[in-house]
Amino acid sequence: MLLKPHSRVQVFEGAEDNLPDRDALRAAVAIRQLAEGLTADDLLLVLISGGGSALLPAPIPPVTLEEKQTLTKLLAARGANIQELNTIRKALSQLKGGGLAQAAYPAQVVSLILSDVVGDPVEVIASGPTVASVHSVQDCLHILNHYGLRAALPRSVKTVLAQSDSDPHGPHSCGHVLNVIIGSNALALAEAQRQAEALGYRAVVLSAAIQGDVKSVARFYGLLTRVAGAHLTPPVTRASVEEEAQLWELAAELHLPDLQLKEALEAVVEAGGPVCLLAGGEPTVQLQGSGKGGRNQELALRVGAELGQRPLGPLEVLFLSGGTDGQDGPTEAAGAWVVPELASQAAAEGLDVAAFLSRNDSHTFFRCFRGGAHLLHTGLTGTNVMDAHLLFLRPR
Ligand SMILES: Nc1ncnc2c1ncn2[C@@H]1O[C@H](COP(=O)(O)OP(=O)(O)OP(=O)(O)O)[C@@H](O)[C@H]1O
Ligand SMILES: O=C(O)[C@H](O)CO
Repeated sequence: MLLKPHSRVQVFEGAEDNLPDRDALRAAVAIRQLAEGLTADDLLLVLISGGGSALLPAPIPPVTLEEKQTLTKLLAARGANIQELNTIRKALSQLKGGGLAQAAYPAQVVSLILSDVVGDPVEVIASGPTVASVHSVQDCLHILNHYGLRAALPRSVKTVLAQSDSDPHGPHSCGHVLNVIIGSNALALAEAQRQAEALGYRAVVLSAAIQGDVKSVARFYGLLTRVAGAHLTPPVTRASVEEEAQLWELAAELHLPDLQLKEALEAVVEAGGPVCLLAGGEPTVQLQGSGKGGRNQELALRVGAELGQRPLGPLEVLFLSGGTDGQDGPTEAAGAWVVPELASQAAAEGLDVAAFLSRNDSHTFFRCFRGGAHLLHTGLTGTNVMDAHLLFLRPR
């Protein structure tokens, strides 16, 4: 960042690889001191984004940074979700779970928040530095038990957990705070919808809360394409009626609270022409192989494989999945796009889609396939509101 000489703005960098480190700790100490020095005449403006948990580590003594790092890594490696992970982080932190807001009291606090968590829960994003924690020690012990970590807890962690029941950051302490979500997956999708409409598509947002295993999510988009395609290019066959039943069943299994499936299918019928269905969120990949890839490239490749299984009728289809931060997993691409012909075209190039998928090697696949033409390269966008999934359909 370019700062003017003698600027009063101080920039701290830290938390490389999204893990709390000494640099982040130094920043957290400086932020705490700044907040503690404020008076009732001050306004503290807090800008919060995903990654904030690792950027603002202030373990409650005697817990050390290393102990917190180890516990966080262990929980993540054992499959704890972000809600569980951040419940533990909050219990062990001076600044998370409303701690920063409490330190700033009696100053007024306004938090402007970019959401990288499905459903935009302000208490979970970056572990809610300005949102009072409502979790109890029992919740923490339950999580630690569930992941088999309770027995191995360092003494310091046990001490802090034992203290925290009698000394919560307390909801009463956040009346001087305004938390506002200013960026989210739903907002990104709304803008993408406007852009698609400007390009002549009938665009409908299906959901901003896509979660679940990437295989199920890919199957969902495969079925959605067939069902929407049948509505777009009638007649609707008995097979597509069955597929529609399967689609509804799968949607129920995926628990997508905001899903607008009925509305989307009605819009497709009405449109009769080019349609763009938009959704977003964050599917999960259970890594089995040692390949190179990311959630979005894996989802696109799986959807491509689904679409190629049976002919789709007189329909042009394109599915795209991209990370809004411009980086999909540890790759330089943001995501990828596919068409139903993908598997057969890949086979002609000697590439076996199933083999790449079994190794979680989607990035290698897309780098080879058509010389990388299906990779989505946006460069880092500087923000992260999870992933966007776009399905384009057009009658031939
Ligand atoms: N080979 C792979 N194939 C598919 N997905 C992968 C692969 N390697 C890592 N991932 C996925 O990439 C993600 C890790 O990358 P990253 O560090 O960008 O994650 P993140 O911080 O959760 O993502 P984001 O910053 O986009 O929210 C995880 O979701 C992980 O499952
Ligand atoms: O920092 C965090 O806790 C995650 O990115 C979720 O917001």
